[in-house]
Amino acid sequence: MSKKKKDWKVEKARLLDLSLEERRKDYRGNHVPLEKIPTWTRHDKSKGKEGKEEGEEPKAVPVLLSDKVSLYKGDITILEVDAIVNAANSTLLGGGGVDGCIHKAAGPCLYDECHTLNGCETGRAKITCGYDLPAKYVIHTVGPVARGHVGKAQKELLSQCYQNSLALVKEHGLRSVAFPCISTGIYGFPNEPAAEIALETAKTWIKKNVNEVDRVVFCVFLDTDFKIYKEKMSRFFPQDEDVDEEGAEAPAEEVKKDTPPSKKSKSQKRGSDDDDEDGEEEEQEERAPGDVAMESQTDPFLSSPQAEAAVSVEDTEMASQGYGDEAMSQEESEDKKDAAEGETVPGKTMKSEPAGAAREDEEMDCSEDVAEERAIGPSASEPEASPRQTSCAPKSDPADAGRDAVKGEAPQSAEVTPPTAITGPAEETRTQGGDSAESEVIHCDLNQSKDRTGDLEEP
Ligand SMILES: NC(=O)c1ccc[n+]([C@H]2O[C@H](COP(=O)([O-])OP(=O)(O)OC[C@H]3O[C@@H](n4cnc5c(N)ncnc54)[C@H](O)[C@@H]3O)[C@@H](O)[C@H]2O)c1
Repeated sequence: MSKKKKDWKVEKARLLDLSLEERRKDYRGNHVPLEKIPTWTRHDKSKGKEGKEEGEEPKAVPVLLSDKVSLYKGDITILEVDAIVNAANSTLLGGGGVDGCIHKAAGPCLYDECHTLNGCETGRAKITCGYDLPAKYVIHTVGPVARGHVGKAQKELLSQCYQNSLALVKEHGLRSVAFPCISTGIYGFPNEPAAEIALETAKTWIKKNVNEVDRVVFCVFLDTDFKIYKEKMSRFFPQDEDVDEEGAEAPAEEVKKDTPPSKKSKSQKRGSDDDDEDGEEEEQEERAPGDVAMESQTDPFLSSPQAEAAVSVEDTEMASQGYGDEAMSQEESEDKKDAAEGETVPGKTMKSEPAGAAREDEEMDCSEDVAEERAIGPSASEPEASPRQTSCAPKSDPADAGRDAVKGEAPQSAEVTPPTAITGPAEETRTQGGDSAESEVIHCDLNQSKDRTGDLEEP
């Protein structure tokens, strides 16, 4: 007998009313609690024990910028944070890559809610419930399409993705958020400049909103990004830089953890999806507070309907060639983009379909044998390995395959292995068994992912 389709509004209200413990009973797959994701601060665990004499009052420890951020390598869909950010396309109706994984893990209610949002412009962000995800919310943002080159417009738009996503975190009183590497997949934004923009934008925002957030997690999926972020994190978030209170904006109203976001006044409710008093979904406005709109884009192509169509076509073209399920080396994707330049057929729109629907050209194998999930921190304790590691298996970038592994870096393994604590720059990393796989494939098998969401019990 087919399952009765859930009403996303009813499901959303039910979920947002649950405590964390109650939510955990609902989880379909594994999850990584935030406390298992170490901050970037190089706290030496022993110092904590030695420094405190018997009965001595714990010393006030200055809040360090590096206390507010984490680097995590693995599947964003298993992170138990208040919100994960989705690198979506302008339809918000799902697709491939991280977007496909998030929709598959969240279940069909996510698609249903997204369908009421009337899409999203590049650089903007909109928020929905997380549904079957461990994350309470999903913040959908649309990154710029770099198409092989990065101009001022693309850089500004990518920064806006992070700014507007963080603005929604603040507006909804959320305390933790995880970002994927927005635009660096099919949209072709070069990894290194994208990381610089992500880290710089987040640092600037955190310094101004130090009381508004507890943790920003940079969730990387590919070795390429892992190496880039690991190298840059200490430059942007040095372990000896206090959070400069001067720049901090007035703290938002005190928001208790694990309570549904307070109702916003009409003027405040921008870009969020809270139902208004009578439960009717309010027409979504494009702009969230602090939404820094790109007044004009230097590249007229980017703001033309052809751009969307081209991107849609590109999405489809790439997806049909399985690009979404396999990470390519930077070189390969450059070639692909160049080739696509000639092939794009403006005006042809991407077929939007429920993200839960199987697409012939795309498989998703959120199977058990995935690469280890790895929390990265200077002295990270190993996050608990959950009984069932299911996620979209990251494919190490083929370009990296021949490269020397980062010295001391735990090899990627396709076997299910407990997460490895990857130490920060100064320390060697212990390796967990398993040979580094020549390549791990990012693909999600719909059947597997159905197991993941399981049969939703009727509420
Ligand atoms: N890749 C494809 O073939 C394909 C096809 C259709 C749509 N999309 C999606 O890609 C477009 C956006 O491009 P984009 O470059 O911003 O996104 P993207 O192509 O998803 O890549 C963004 C980053 O996310 C990484 N990633 C992939 N899966 C996960 C995961 N489970 N957890 C954490 N990180 C992950 C991926 O390696 C890359 O670094 C949208 O149309 C969206 O629907 C992708």
